[in-house]
Amino acid sequence: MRPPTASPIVTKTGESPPSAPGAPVVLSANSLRVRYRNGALGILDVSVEVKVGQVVALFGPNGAGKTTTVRAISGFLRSEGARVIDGSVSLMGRATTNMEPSRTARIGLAFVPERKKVFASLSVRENLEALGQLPPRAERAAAFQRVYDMFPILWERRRSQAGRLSGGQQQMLAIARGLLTDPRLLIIDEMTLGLHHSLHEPLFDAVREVAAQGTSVLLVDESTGFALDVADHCYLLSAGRTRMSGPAEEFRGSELLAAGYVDAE
Ligand SMILES: Nc1ncnc2c1ncn2[C@@H]1O[C@H](COP(=O)(O)OP(=O)(O)OP(=O)(O)O)[C@@H](O)[C@H]1O
Repeated sequence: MRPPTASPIVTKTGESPPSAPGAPVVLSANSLRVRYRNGALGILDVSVEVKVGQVVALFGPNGAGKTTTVRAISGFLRSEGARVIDGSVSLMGRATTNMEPSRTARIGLAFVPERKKVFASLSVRENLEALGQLPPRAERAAAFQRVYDMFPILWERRRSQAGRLSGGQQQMLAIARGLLTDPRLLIIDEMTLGLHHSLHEPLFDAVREVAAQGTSVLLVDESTGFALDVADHCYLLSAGRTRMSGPAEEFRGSELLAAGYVDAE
């Protein structure tokens, strides 16, 4: 494997991703209602759509249902003993409601969870190799090269234990793991939570690059300033429902966002 290059990486199609309005839909989640094992409703009515090449941001106060929504979409609700009890999810036009994560992964979804992002005792390289669905052997070297090109620090630290990386580097590693499978949709929950402010911009830059290469991104992040800069489209959740959705420009002056997501039911 050669060290990272500065050369631009080719998109999946070899062309720029189509602009969003008429672009094909990658994810469609409609009127989702989720119940946890203890009977609590995690979300009551949430709809989210992501098109090819888009970065979509989900905002909302604590407990609004952002994590529940992305778990419902990715299939990781099951590990929390929860299920979608109403509404539907489709990925790349295929019905995936309550589908297990290994199957949503095969359809082209990669999920970077809020917690437990990396194996702390394994090296950076081993973390990448420990992926359940590594690309076929013939494509593996190119896939590793692609993520090392995006995050050169991971190449430099490829023999370091992941647990010894900084929080920002661990987040990069988690994103790199997601990207190894060349997904159609990358979902990142709380990308910058707990990270020093100086790390926010490089991570958002990486998101922008991921989308430019043709992988759509659905992002949950409290760093609304950067998220609005990078996102094409946004959703604001409140008390388990979609309160507002629209292009990022419409959110910039939003009183609801500015008011710190007040739950004004
Ligand atoms: N494992 C669980 N069991 C039961 N209820 C849960 C569970 N996880 C979340 N909930 C409930 O689901 C609702 C939505 O929580 P969720 O974590 O999705 O919100 P969030 O917007 O991601 O908030 P935060 O930013 O605090 O993570 C809350 O009422 C929460 O108490």
